[in-house]
Amino acid sequence: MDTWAPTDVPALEGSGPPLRLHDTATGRVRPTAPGPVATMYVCGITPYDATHLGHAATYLTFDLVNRLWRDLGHEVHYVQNVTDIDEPLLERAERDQDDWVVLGLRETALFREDMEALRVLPPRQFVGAVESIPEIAELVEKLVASGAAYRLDDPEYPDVYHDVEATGRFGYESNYDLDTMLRFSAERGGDPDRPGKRNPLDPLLWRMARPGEPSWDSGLGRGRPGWHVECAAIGLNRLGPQIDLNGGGSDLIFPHHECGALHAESLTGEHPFARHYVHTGMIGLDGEKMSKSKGNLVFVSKLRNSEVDPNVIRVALLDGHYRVDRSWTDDVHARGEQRVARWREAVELEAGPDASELVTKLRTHLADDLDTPGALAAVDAWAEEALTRRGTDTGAPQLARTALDALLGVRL
Ligand SMILES: Nc1ncnc2c1ncn2[C@@H]1O[C@H](COS(=O)(=O)NC(=O)[C@@H](N)CS)[C@@H](O)[C@H]1O
Ligand SMILES: [Zn+2]
Repeated sequence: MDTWAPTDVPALEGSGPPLRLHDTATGRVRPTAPGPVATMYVCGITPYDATHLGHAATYLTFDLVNRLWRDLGHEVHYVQNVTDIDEPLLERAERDQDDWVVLGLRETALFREDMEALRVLPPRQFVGAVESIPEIAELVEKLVASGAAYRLDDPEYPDVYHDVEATGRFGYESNYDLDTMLRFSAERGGDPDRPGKRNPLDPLLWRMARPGEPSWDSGLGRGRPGWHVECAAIGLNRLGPQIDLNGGGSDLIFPHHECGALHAESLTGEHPFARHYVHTGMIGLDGEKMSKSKGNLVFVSKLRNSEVDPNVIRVALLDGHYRVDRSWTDDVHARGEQRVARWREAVELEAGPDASELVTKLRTHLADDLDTPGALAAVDAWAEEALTRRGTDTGAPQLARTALDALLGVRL
């Protein structure tokens, strides 16, 4: 499916320190070390209730990674999926008497619009699960042939599962204990209690057709893919057996990215699938996690329709550190408004204090595990100085404007 429209990134002189990011698998902030082409797979939306501020915060985080790698001279091969077939989507379509395909298309179109408005750089490939079913089925057939996957001996629905023992490393990505894994598996789409599985945590690879459910023909028989294998197939087939970054919100740590790594590494024998597993904290509303089930969603499109400047949404969401669970509140929103107004005033001056120091600070803070609070404070300081003590450098306002755009995606 089509990706969204690109936005230009202005060139910025010089370059900063290597980007260091927290990696869930090792539990450490470590330097990323991509080759000339950095490879990044960030999980996309399940297209309903798009685009809420939780989605936006997560995609803005990986947009900063994209911008920083480019600032360091790398090309970025960015791939993102759309889970346009899955239980939650079918349930929502059922609830709203909607056609699940139409719902998916409508919400994906709104998501693209919101990403463009927020000036998130588009992935090179934006790939739906449905259009990928042939390649997903092919991957599952290979896993069955290798013995890593097995059919349940359930005569009615002989679904295909992946044996979590296949790589001997299951659990290295999340480092969760068994109880936590079982709880999250049950809460997030898994079926740990299904009788006949070798291990309760074995993830579903292929669900045989059920009456009333969409299904597709394949060498495995008529059915549809499991959730995790969609991302493994889409990522592997476009980015290769080892990638620089696999990203998403912290609710994807387990089972989603753990099982994705199992599928990929079972198939390729290469470990780790991703050199960095990067996860964002959850955005809440006034202290409650913002989630579809809670229905306490704030939508990017609603804010945009009430004339909120997308720069304000970006700055407000970047005010907290990406790994911290935090809330969208009226204060956070107001702070974003004030900041953008102040910064705009400063970059519109004829002259200001030298901004090369600001560029260095922005690069240094952002390279330090995306320390956006530090980065935004550095901009505040420069803007204050420009607006109070003025300055004589006539190139400074433009340099500041260019740095804000290239590194933070804020275009004033
Ligand atoms: N409240 C939230 N705060 C931050 N990120 C969130 C929040 N809710 C969802 N996300 C993130 O937004 C992305 C899309 O979420 S989603 O629409 O539920 N879709 C999925 O998780 C799957 N389609 C991934 S393959 C995921 O990375 C998820 O972790
Ligand atoms: Zn995914």
